[in-house]
Amino acid sequence: MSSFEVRGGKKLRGEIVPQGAKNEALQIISAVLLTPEPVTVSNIPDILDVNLLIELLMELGVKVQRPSRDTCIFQADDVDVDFLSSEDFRKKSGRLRGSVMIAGPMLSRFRKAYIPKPGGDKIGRRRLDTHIIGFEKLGARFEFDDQHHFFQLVAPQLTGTYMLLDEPSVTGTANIVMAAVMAKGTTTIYNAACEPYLQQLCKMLNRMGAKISGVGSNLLIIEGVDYLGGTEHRMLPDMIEVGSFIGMAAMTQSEITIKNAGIAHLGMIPDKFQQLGIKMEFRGDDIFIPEQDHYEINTYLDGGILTIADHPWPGLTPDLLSIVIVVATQAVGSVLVHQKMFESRLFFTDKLIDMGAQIILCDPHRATVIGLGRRNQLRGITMSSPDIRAGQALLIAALSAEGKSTIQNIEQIDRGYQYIDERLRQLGADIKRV
Ligand SMILES: CC(=O)N[C@H]1[C@@H](OP(=O)(O)OP(=O)(O)OC[C@H]2O[C@@H](n3ccc(=O)[nH]c3=O)[C@H](O)[C@@H]2O)O[C@H](CO)[C@@H](O)[C@@H]1O
Ligand SMILES: C=C(OP(=O)(O)O)C(=O)O
Repeated sequence: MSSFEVRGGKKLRGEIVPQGAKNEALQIISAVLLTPEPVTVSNIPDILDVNLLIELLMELGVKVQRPSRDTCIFQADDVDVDFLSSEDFRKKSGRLRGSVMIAGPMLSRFRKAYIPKPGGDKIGRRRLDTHIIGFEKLGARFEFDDQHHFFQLVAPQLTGTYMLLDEPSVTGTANIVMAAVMAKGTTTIYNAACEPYLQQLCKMLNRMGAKISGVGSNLLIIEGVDYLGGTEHRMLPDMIEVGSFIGMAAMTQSEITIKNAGIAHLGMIPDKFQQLGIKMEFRGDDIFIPEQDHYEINTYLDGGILTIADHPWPGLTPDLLSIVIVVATQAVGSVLVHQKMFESRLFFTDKLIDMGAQIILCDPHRATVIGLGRRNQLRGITMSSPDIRAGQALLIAALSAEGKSTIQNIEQIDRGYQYIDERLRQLGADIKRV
């Protein structure tokens, strides 16, 4: 297993371009299964999770050409449906969360699907009920194999219906939308997730011939069509990377420009970092973060301590709360971070405490950070990355800390951040992959 060795405390400087969005890529690449025609996808991030999904599709018989590093032309005109029930599929798809979204398109086009227990971050219970119940409402039958831990689904016919989702699950909504686009009749999904990546998926499906309205809202209406054709699609910049880089600039007291940040699609991400006291300027589609000696956390209007919490879109994504915590350790002021969605995502704060941060982990969902500014500079230590976002948060902590840090288990970081060591070195960071 590889590690990063970081000598922290150096100011960074320059421009950085965010990669294409990981979580959008997982939806979009699954959707290519919906048509036998070519689909060209660009701005694909070169990261473990996405590469694994592409490999899975290839093993399913999808032809993949790669005219350039970040562009693929997919053609699913000869899909080997039997591969879905193989041990190989079970093992590989168990390595990433995104593989779960193969099920919707497979049900739609081939009337059967298998969902092995998906991989992804071990950050608490991650149920699939929303997906399965949605498929069931469309007419699929499912069996759960308790021994091998997978769902087997068959749907001789899919028929549109009304459904009110139990929760606005992101991958669940994507899966149900992909199953419904070629169902007979109209499907109405209320309490649908509506984050930008899902909007991107719906827009792409509409370009392929689907009839989805309500895109961007939590009420999607899908009129089933008989056939979807090929299209071209470009992924948005990764909003989690953009948020991570804003935090990194402030933590390391650096002047950084985030190029082509896709500001229109960031929702309240910039506001939340501004609430932590981080200054930024929007220059066209770039975000300029000036060098700041210190930043001070806002209070509420009545002077009360700020809370930053996750919420389904247009609320703040839970994937940025680890970064918020680490950035707050070097701020002046206090903040309560409330991670409502996942119950095991805050335990990495132990490592920040070892580095010298003032954090009280109130319970598995809430942490209070007491920022004493630079009076409380973090110290480098050896640590292991527990999940993708905590991994990036620890990397940012290491870049700002005094002395040497070693971050182990960096496969977790590589799952989601493309060539991160190389890109940080270009900004002047002292980081080595060992
Ligand atoms: C591959 C991918 O795209 N992964 C993202 C996707 O995962 P994923 O689609 O798996 O996450 P879901 O949207 O299904 O839900 C995440 C968790 O939050 C809980 N939940 C959800 C909605 C809600 O209103 N209340 C609630 O408690 C769910 O029970 C679940 O435990 O969305 C998550 C939530 O934005 C992100 O963290 C993941 O990075
Ligand atoms: C939790 C995440 O990923 P996954 O859903 O793939 O585990 C994430 O991207 O922060």
